[in-house]
Amino acid sequence: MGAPTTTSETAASEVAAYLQRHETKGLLRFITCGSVDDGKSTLIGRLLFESRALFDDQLSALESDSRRHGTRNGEIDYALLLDGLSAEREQGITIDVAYRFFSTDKRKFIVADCPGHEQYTRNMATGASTADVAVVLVDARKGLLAQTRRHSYIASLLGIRHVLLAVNKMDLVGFDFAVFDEIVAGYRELAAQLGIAHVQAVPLSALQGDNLMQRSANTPWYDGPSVLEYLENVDATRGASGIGFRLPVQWVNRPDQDFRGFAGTVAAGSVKPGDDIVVLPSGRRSKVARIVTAGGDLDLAGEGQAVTLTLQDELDISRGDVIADAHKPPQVSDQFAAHMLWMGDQALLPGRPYWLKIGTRTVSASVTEIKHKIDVNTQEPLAAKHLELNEVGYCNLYLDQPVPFEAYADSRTLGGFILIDRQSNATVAAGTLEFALRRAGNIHWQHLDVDKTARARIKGQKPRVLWFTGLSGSGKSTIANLVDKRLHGLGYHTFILDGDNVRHGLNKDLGFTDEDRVENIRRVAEVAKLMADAGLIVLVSFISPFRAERRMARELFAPGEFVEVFIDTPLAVAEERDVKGLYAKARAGQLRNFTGIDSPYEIPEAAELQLDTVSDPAEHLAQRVIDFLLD
Ligand SMILES: Nc1ncnc2c1ncn2[C@@H]1O[C@H](COP(=O)(O)OS(=O)(=O)O)[C@@H](OP(=O)(O)O)[C@H]1O
Ligand SMILES: Nc1ncnc2c1ncn2[C@@H]1O[C@H](COP(=O)(O)OP(=O)(O)O)[C@@H](O)[C@H]1O
Repeated sequence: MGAPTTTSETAASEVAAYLQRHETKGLLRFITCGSVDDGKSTLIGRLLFESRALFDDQLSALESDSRRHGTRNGEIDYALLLDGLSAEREQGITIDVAYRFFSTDKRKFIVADCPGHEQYTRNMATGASTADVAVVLVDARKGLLAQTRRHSYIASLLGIRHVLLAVNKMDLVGFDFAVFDEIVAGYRELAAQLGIAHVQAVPLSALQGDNLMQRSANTPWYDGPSVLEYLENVDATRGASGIGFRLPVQWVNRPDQDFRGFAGTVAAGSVKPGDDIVVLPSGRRSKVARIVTAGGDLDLAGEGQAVTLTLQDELDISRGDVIADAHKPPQVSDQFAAHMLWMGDQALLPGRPYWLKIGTRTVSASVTEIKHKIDVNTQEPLAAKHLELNEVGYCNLYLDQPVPFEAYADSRTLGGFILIDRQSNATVAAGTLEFALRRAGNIHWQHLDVDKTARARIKGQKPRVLWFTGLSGSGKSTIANLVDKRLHGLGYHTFILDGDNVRHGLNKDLGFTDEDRVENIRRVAEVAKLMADAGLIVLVSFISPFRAERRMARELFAPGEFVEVFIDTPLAVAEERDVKGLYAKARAGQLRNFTGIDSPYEIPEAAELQLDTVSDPAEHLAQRVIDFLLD
């Protein structure tokens, strides 16, 4: 175990053999779930310590830390190894995923230490997404807790099929078999519900070391492996998933005219020179010419290997494409049912576009429907209009272009995705694709002979969307009306979509929650698009308070077609005007979610026009819009 003893009497060949073993020995990634109180940090600290993975300087730091902070009378406190940051220590919780490395003669290990605090489900998901085994810690005195269910659920959601149930603190229950047995029976029931196929339960005292490295004499009734034996021997290989060869292209390697290689890591199956392949989503076919690696060409490459393929034909392939077995290709779709764990500080709002990253591909995506959210403590489905931080939802997703994919159960690489906020670039969700929605393939674009250009030409104008945004009472309707009247007078074909009016008909089912506003704007943007397709100049006058939806609206149109007009009126001025008496009501608490009072307005950052209604009269501002349009 640990580093080889490189003393002079160690034969050189033994060292070579050791290094060889070390090079080729397998890697197991696991996560630990449970709280600091359950003894999680002690367990990992001790595993690391006893496998001699610690460097000397870490050790001496540990000893002095133990004297300062330790809770164990100057003895080494293993928990301090993991609760690395002092801020975390002060809170008494571990707040981030800490990755640790250690090795024994048999295996190398990467352990993701996942915090047990209620709020940090997202950290656990981060660790779980790459792990093969979850070590779930339970305090023998407390038994299974809500967090045990939650952690196990998230582990199963992210594809972990092997659980080591560590029933810790057995010393505090007198190594009583009955206590252990009851906890294990309860857990097996839970595991069956969650579809966790393999559970090994170990009666443990992480603190005293019982059944940690070796089996303990204190549990004569237990004949299973110690924690370390289990970790060293568990076969957590996923086995062939049955899907064919898949290579998500990471980059195209084209050093000169003669060489064109497609580099990536084999996500599933294996490949040989001469194999028939198909490139998706384009559907173009060829055969593998060579499998190139830094160490020379290969005759065969399998899952997990990083390679560069060259093909027999010149195909146009770019990053994000998937090269696949032509006889067993993946499905391609743009609509999915998916589970998502929400990690954003702002709630998930259906209809809002996010970036979706799957494999090596990034596309725009939105949630069309949250079917339900799932209580992570009980796995019960609950009705939901949005998802908050740490909530799990089952959703329908719509992508702006079709992507090749696999069900997550078959491939973590081609079935797992993350969502990224388009403003902040923060990762806001981790998700698993379940299946493609059939309707995607059944709806086709109807070709229209008379197109937008033809319709606009006959009207003698260019279609435009003038998008007026601003607070209630800022002056959107007043200015839009003036612009409309003048354009009409000049013979242009126009139409006004006004929030107050559209909300009486098409959108009468919507209120003023964030999610209803997102849907409100999505629908009106689609209507504006139809009107622009009809060749009209459309004036849209909605508060449209969120940048993300204004951007979504903009992206529906050709460059230059969408003109954002920010009616810039300070809240105090709009409130002073209070044309409809709504501000007074909102201030009196009779109207909830009122923009500017208890619902946000996100000021445009790059509007084509910014109109200051304090310094300029409405007529003047309307003329500026006309001048911009007719310029
Ligand atoms: N809670 C709350 N917040 C904001 N506005 C409210 C609210 N309740 C009713 N109203 C009236 O609805 C009009 C705004 O509707 P919009 O469709 O433009 O709003 S949004 O774009 O979906 O935010 C808005 O019209 P304008 O004053 O013309 O902007 C209000 O008259
Ligand atoms: N410069 C200005 N531009 C637009 N409206 C103004 C201006 N100055 C005062 N107002 C008044 O402010 C009010 C704006 O109301 P409205 O146009 O209904 O706003 P919104 O449609 O944004 O809710 C009107 O009563 C209008 O006469």
